[in-house]
Amino acid sequence: MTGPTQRPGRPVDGGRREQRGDDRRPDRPGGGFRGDRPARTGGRGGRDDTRGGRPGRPVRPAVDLPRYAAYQAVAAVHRDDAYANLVLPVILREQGLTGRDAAFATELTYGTLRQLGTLDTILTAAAGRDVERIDPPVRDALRLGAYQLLHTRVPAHAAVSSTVDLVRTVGEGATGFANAVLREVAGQDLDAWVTKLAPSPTADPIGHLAVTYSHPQWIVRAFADALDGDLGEVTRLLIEDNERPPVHLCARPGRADPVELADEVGGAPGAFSPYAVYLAGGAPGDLPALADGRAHVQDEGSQLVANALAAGPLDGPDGRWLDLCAGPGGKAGLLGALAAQRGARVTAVEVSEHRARLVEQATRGLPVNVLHTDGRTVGADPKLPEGHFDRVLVDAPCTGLGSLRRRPESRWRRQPSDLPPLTRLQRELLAAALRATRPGGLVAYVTCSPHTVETHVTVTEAARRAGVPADFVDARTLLPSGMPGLGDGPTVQLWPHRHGTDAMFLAVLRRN
Ligand SMILES: C[S@@+](CC[C@H](N)C(=O)[O-])C[C@H]1O[C@@H](n2cnc3c(N)ncnc32)[C@H](O)[C@@H]1O
Repeated sequence: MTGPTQRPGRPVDGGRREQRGDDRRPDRPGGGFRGDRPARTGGRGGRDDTRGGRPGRPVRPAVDLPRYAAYQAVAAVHRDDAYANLVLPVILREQGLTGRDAAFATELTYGTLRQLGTLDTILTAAAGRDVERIDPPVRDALRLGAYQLLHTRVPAHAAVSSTVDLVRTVGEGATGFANAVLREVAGQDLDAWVTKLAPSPTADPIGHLAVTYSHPQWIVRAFADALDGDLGEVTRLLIEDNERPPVHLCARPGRADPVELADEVGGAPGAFSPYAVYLAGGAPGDLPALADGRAHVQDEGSQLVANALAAGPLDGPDGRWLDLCAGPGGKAGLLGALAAQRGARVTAVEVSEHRARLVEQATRGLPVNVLHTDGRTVGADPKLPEGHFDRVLVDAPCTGLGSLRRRPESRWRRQPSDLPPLTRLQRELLAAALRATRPGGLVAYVTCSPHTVETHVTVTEAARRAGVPADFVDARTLLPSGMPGLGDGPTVQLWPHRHGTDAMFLAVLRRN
């Protein structure tokens, strides 16, 4: 294939911007833009970014601010291993972007990061060289440009010219190349590109889904494994992963009524969790219910698995609850509210100091003691005696493959090599949880991943090796009756495409 360096073509803006010869690099993105701000332009249409220069004077290249903010965020993710959900709000604030401009920057950032695999496949074909061989700033600008061309209603000429403006700012001397690559990308729509570049669905179904729905192959394979090879379901899941996730609130039991809270925030009561409220659109912002501790933001699936632990029938005492992996405190918040209603007390363990502090904030006013320690010290730490607790939650650290909707970059950052150390830790934490539980008490093992190595394999292995006798409780009986798609038990796997929740896994064990 001929690359655009050999075949530059006519720039879509007639070369006007090419002739300015005013390449300028701003401060490194993420290091702020103070003192060297790009000319302020907003909006997403094809407006003339060069206006503002007086007739007869050299025209200063302008960078469209929402697109530049998205570029900064995407570049920080790739260059600094930043998290988009943390870095983008800082950039938006720094650039003073609000309202539609902030929404556009967010859509570009999250969309580009989610679609990265497919965009890179297309850019490789359009550039005639592997994207890995393109200068990183230019590569990220091209990804943003290709996303606009293939996934948004931004007119092609505006997507191309604004990206060329961006490249002029971030990647000296590459404007002709960028222009030619994007013209090539714009020559076909997304479906045509995917039809051309994805492997055949019959010869290589996993490779086909990976390119079509922008996921790494090993993750598609893991999903197929967990869904018994049903590729129709896998497809629905991959599509969900590429959508903007809904925001759910948890109306804390005893503090808020979900129907009243739904009215208050203009949302709707959840379909499954008795505490869930679906927020209509956007971010929760500064809702009074969050500020005064009546509710917290929490995926409905997380509410269901925490509630399942509290719902399990128990003979004997029921006042000592343990959350062995508590940070940042979502499930501890719900368990604490339930414990308050039932005269119980929660010990919340978290190994990271920062996250232990977040648990303290999340559970203020609730009967929760936060312990900053390693959950595996059960039996060695006098505050974590063996055979002491009635209900124990292990919400284990995991790959997070069940919440890819929420962390757009994580599917590309996670590697299969993450699994062995994580599963070892999961087994050790679950074994510690079993030791911490009194005979007759309950343990809920939870992951936000459907990967069978982190779910079934971990539970079976930990139960076998712990040396603590325990039996499975059918977790389906601890979820709302009539909830569809829960499988054959005794464990439960929730799914975004079936339940609208994150893909939470739940196993419940009773210690003998
Ligand atoms: C999946 S998150 C828990 C989420 C939390 N339950 C919630 O609902 O907000 C796992 C947590 O376990 C913590 N962790 C990791 N290793 C640990 C250990 N050995 N002991 C205790 N906590 C640990 C991590 O720092 C992380 O905060």
